[in-house]
Amino acid sequence: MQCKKIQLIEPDLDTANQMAGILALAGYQVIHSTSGREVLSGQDASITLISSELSDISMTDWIRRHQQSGSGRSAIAVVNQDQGLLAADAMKAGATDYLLRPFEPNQLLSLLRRVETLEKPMANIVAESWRSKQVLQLAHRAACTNATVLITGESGTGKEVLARYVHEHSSRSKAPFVAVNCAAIPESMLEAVLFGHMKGAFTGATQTQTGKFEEANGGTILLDEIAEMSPALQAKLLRVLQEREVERIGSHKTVKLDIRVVAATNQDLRVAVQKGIFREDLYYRLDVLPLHWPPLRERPEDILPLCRFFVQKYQEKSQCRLGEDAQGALLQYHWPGNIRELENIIQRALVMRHGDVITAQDLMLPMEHMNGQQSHRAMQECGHIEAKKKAEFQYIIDTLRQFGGNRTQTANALGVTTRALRYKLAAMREQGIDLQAVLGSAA
Ligand SMILES: Nc1ncnc2c1ncn2[C@@H]1O[C@H](COP(=O)(O)OP(=O)(O)OP(=O)(O)O)[C@@H](O)[C@H]1O
Repeated sequence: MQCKKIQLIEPDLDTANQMAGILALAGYQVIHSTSGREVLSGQDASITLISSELSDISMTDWIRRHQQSGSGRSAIAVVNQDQGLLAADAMKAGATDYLLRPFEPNQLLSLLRRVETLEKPMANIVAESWRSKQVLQLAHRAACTNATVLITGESGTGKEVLARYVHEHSSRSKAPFVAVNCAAIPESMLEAVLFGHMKGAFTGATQTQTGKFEEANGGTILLDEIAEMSPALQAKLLRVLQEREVERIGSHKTVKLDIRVVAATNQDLRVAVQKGIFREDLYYRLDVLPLHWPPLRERPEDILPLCRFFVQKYQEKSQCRLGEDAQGALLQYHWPGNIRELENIIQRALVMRHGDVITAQDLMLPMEHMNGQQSHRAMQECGHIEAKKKAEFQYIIDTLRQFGGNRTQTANALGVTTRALRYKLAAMREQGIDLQAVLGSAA
């Protein structure tokens, strides 16, 4: 079996020998260096342990330069107990995690094991950028506790994915994970959905129903879009979180809860508290372990791996890939809708493409969210693309007319699936083509 390599940058030889001993016993191959500059380039270990005591370069600078190189490899800052601020700076610079000296051998080894899980490809999470790895590493730490987690981030950044990650890496992973979108459920029903109700408790309560808290007992409950909860319900939720028990509506029997609560929001809850629309005491109950997903535009190293992941996930038979122009456009795009938008764009491109290579044109990225240079180039191409698109749309209309509006026959004649045809028709409608009017009775 091949040994896993660890790069150790530690100027103090005694400390280095001690650490190397622990690592070697655990089966790692240690590549040691006393100089930071020496190993800024050309190292081949996926994880680096870097000491705060370097003399030739500051640890923070080393980490920043290491991350700027785009290698995506993990760096762990090793700092003294009284260097908390330095640890925070190292995290800002891109460290995946930090270790406080002095430490027990098992603290070092369990930290390495956690970081190693990030280095392995995960079944349904893409995390190539150091920012994503850092978020997952913090989530891993949170998973080892029972504390409440508050996940923030713009819409579509992966907050629910992260909540599941916390659950799956916790000791509750075999128990249920229950997600409740507080904004999607009418306010009048949310209380009953969360806490459950007895038969006859209110008009329409024809049956006794367990609530989501009870359903999640033993496991994890995700309260998504928590900022949308009414003040009255916020007060009830606070009581549940304090007492760790619920009462179904219409019942006086309490049910004890053994549950991890994860709350998520795309709002700034501190601002909501200042505005008086979110309870301050509830905010502090929820904000025990905060996790924040940066928007996708701030972790560009994730963009192409995510695209490949979704191409793989959604392509049907052929082996499709992203063309160079498509890759350029994807990297220039601003991603206001984050990963959800990226997923939709790839799904649509797989339908719009003409061959096995997805082109920039197939992506149909909105111009207004392109960065300057790309936008200019794309604008230049626009006239050509528009003409091509118009001709394609006209061909589809003619074929539909030929088959009296029959979608299946039209799709067969065009050599595409009916699903692909449906997407094309939707795209035509989006472009303002009134199919009803164009096709008349054939529509
Ligand atoms: N790191 C990731 N790797 C792969 N897929 C991801 C990742 N993050 C998010 N996704 C996918 O992107 C989509 C949006 O993710 P998710 O629902 O978790 O976002 P969200 O932040 O909770 O959105 P909202 O704020 O709208 O509730 C989902 O289909 C999810 O599977």
